[in-house]
Amino acid sequence: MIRAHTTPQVRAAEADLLARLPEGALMQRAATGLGYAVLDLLGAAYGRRVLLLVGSGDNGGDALYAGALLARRGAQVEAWLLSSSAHEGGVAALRAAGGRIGAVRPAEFDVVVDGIVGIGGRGRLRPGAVAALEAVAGVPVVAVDTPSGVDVDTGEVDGPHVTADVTVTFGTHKTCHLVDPAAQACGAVHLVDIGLDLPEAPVEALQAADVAALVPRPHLDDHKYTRGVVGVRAGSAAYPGAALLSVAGAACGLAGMVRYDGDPAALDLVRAAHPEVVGPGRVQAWVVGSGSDTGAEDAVHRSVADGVPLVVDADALAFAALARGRPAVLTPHAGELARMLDVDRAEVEARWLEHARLAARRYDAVVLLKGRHTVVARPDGRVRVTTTGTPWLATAGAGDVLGGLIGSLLAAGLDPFAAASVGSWLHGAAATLASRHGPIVASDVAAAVPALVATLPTP
Ligand SMILES: NC(=O)C1=CN([C@@H]2O[C@H](COP(=O)(O)OP(=O)(O)OC[C@H]3O[C@@H](n4cnc5c(N)ncnc54)[C@H](OP(=O)(O)O)[C@@H]3O)[C@@H](O)[C@H]2O)[C@@H](O)CC1
Ligand SMILES: [K+]
Repeated sequence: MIRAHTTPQVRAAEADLLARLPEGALMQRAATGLGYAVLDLLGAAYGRRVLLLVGSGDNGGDALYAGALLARRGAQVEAWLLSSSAHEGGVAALRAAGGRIGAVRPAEFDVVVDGIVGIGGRGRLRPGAVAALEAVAGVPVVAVDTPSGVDVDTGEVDGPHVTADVTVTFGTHKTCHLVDPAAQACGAVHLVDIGLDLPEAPVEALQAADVAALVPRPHLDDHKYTRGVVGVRAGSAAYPGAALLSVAGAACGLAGMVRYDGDPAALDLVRAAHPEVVGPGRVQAWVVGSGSDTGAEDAVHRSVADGVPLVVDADALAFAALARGRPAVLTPHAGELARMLDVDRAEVEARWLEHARLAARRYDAVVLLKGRHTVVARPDGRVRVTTTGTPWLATAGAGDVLGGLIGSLLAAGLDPFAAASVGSWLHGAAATLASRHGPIVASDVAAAVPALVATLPTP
């Protein structure tokens, strides 16, 4: 599991550890990890030219000590101090190692180390920092802890910021490493363990081993009913494809049986494509909404009346309030969530985390806000971010497959938060598997899920 802690949590853990360690030891751990990460990127130190952008705080201190490490290995290191003060010990260490402070000709560097601000940054970057970033545009950047200029604890971006190739962070991930748009500015994130003892994290990202432990697997004595039956109420005469793709997601084999109880106009098509799908009857979870046209309200009503968990998608989201307080997963994209909250789409896209949490609280249900890094929020504010996927997944019908897949996980007994986060992880990873860097369509994603599940480590 990748865990992202808040700045106050990191500060508290840091204070705890600082009290037990000799002075400067923590920063040395951080700077050593940073120095080696820069070395990795450069391939070698000797003769390489490194520019440190240094702010007034400990983030700049990390950059200076890492610069000293690189200078001792033969790199030409220069520090550009952006504030009237800089970490004194770091400045002395860089000087002692042969690094230079001052007069900088930015175009000549192999790498820039962004030590402008880390978790102590507040508000927009100052003009001096912005000018420095403009001067080094085009040079690869390693960000220290966080890309300067992004909001560490929300993942929001308001104004100029560093766009890093690599971000080296310390002790734990922060929200900005997972949540867009800030996550897009991080590049590859490298975590250096500095020994912090941290509490439960409010934001996390499942990894393959976590999904392997959560994904439902049949027991020796299971039969199709004990593995769970998922029902699909999606598609219509106008949108039969939505029925097919929702059923394709539900029929990836993670539940024991799939029932189709949507518009009869789509039934023949569903049966022809998925002969294993049966008609209406008892289910352990419903998938409602995609392409159901004018039947969406009735479908949500009937599904809620059944008392089983449900996925509410697409057209049915207009009636999501009917599912309030139920074990439900609502699966809007940014435009749909904007309508659910009566705000502009741009506001949702600027503040993903805030809006996913707000909707989860307001609708008292798990909300899965679809995006490059999908955000899954519980009413109590806990969040999982999906980091699997490929840009090729932006294709029609992919959301229908996701809804069906999550429904099958609900039917198999996962709680809504687990079903949504595991379903979203599988959906993204299956897309990557199917795509192999090339184009895919939604049905390819569903078709890749069984092979993907087979590759998961056995818990
Ligand atoms: N926590 C840990 O476990 C460990 C933490 N470590 C490291 O410490 C870092 C945190 O250091 P920190 O607390 O000194 O704050 P930091 O981010 O350097 O910046 C603060 C200063 O920047 C300024 N400033 C503020 N906003 C600004 C803006 N928008 N634009 C421009 N300038 C701005 C402001 O100074 P001012 O100019 O106002 O005097 C403020 O005082 C952390 O990210 C990690 O790298 C590791 O070494 C070891 C383990
Ligand atoms: K930084």
